[in-house]
Amino acid sequence: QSPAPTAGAAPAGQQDPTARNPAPVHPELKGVFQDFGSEPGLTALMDEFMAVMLEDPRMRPFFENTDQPRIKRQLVEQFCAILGGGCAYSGRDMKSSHAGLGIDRADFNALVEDLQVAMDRKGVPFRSQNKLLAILAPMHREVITR
Ligand code: HEM
Repeated sequence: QSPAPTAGAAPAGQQDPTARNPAPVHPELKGVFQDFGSEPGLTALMDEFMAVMLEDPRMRPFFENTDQPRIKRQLVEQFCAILGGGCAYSGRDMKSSHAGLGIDRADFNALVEDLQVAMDRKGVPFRSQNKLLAILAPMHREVITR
């Protein structure tokens, strides 16, 4: 018998109690962080994602002259936080970090395609891919500027 959950807290067993800065996880996301292979899986996924983008002529111009290791670290942290892995995102907000980049809808869609390729290659289950994409989709409002 489990104790009554505190308002806003995640039900018992939903996240790793040893995780840093544990935050409540939406029930919809149960198991999704694990499906990504937790933090090591996210780190490997971002290596793959960046490699796919650098081979994609639509994305390469955006990323070739950036600090790729730093962006990958920020993405691991952000996705870990989004997926309830207990990380705290320490990077800049989406509006200011993308403000000067001149991103349009086609650019946004191309990045999502490359992320899907990377997730497929890493064997992330389709339903978990879609849970992440559903959270990222509304961010187009902050990222697209033209
Ligand atoms: C939901 C969609 C997106 C998410 C969640 C996302 C997330 C991030 C994060 C966390 C960072 C690091 C922020 C920081 O500097 O602290 C970043 C940087 C960056 N993003 Fe995105 N991004 C998205 C879409 C895009 C798109 C569509 C493009 C281009 C087509 C893009 C290009 C870049 C570039 C070039 C940087 C590095 C900027 C710099 O070095 O100053 N992002 N993004």
